[in-house]
Amino acid sequence: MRMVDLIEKKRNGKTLTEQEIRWIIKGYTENTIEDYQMSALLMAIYFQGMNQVEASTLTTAMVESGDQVDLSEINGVKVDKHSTGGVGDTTTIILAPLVASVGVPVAKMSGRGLGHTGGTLDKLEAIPGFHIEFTNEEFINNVNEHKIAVIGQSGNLTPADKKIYALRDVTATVNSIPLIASSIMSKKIAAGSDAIVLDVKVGSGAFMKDNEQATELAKTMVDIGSQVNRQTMAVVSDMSQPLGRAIGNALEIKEAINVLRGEGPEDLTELVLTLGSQMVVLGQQANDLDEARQMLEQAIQSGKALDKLKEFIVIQGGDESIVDNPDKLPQAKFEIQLPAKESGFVSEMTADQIGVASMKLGAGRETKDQEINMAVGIILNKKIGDAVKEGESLLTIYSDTKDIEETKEILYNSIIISDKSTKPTLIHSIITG
Ligand SMILES: O=P(O)(O)O[C@H]1O[C@H](CO)[C@@H](O)[C@H]1O
Ligand SMILES: O=c1cc[nH]c(=O)[nH]1
Ligand SMILES: [K+]
Repeated sequence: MRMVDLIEKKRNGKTLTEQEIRWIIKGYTENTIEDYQMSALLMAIYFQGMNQVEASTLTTAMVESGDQVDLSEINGVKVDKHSTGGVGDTTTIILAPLVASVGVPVAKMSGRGLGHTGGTLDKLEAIPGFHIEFTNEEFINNVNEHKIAVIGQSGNLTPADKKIYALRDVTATVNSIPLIASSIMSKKIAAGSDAIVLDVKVGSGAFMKDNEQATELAKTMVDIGSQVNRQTMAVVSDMSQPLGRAIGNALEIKEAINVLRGEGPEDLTELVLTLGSQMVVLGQQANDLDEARQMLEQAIQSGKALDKLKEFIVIQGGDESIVDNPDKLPQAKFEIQLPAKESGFVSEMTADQIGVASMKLGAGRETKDQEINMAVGIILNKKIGDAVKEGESLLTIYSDTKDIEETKEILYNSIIISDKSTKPTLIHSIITG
């Protein structure tokens, strides 16, 4: 087989066979296929797409490129969750301890920031001492004893995805349905859970900008999961504005604590309860979604969920006293307001640009190895649908420098004020296998 022939085949819109896909993934993982040829193939896939069989085969080949975690020794239905990525997506930090607190074993593999989106692992590391590297054995023990563990893509799990993900980030090939689907699903399958809840984001802050694309992505991933006998479902949720109010690592940890105290923003709380109910039913701890939701609301009210967050932080090496004293989290030097230039209603918030603004403050990486500033970020004082008066603060910028004119400019350009507006729908659809 020759890579050049396979690139040509895909470029011309033909279907790759199982044997060809496996040969490509093996060769790229073992460095016998070079980045330049893989880049060309990724671009051909970007334009020509893949059918469902190709996408499933690609996923399986990526799973088999490395180790797989065997969670079969743990009792119960192990549940994982994954977001396709967004701005201010604090969900996992709330959801994982919440669901674990009602008895669902949560075995979760998370990622770092990609493009304009923040990364759950980066946010968790804002907690002093917190780490996400565990051996398979430690991962299994934590899920067994504490019902919760969150790990990075460490060791030899899906090495093919690790290489392809990094290459896509720098070759403008991130926004491709088969490439996103295989990337996410290969990690979920390799991490060993029985059931998978996907949060597929749609809107300006997501990789999928419209509902049709997001639904197709959701269906592709659910089909891949079903084919390998993992119970998989997807919630298509709004990312036309940042989720919740906090964007930035330590700021989002603080927001997560607030939600677990029952004092969080409405949209973030609602999304957590929607995804959480699905996880509790899949994890067979409740008979239906209503019962599951009641259990979760009760866990928040009683403080059980907050206690689980503390336990989670302790087993991952972190300082749990930040839960009762969030001021112990990294703090930015300056708080700067962004006053509205006119009165009206906030009608648009270009979420990806707000993500870029937060990255420019230092909350995200502009280059691969850049260090992140955990303290900086943005708190939204207004969201779409809110009335605003001229001079009133649209948002608060947490920065370590006062020299932020460029960031302010980006933020002003990404918030539109009109004479009327409506709140976006939070949950667009639910896709099951
Ligand atoms: O793992 P969750 O929290 O679902 O989030 C996903 O979205 C982020 C990338 O935008 C990464 O953190 C990835 O893992
Ligand atoms: O391709 C993608 C996009 C988001 N998250 C992933 O893990 N992979
Ligand atoms: K948030």
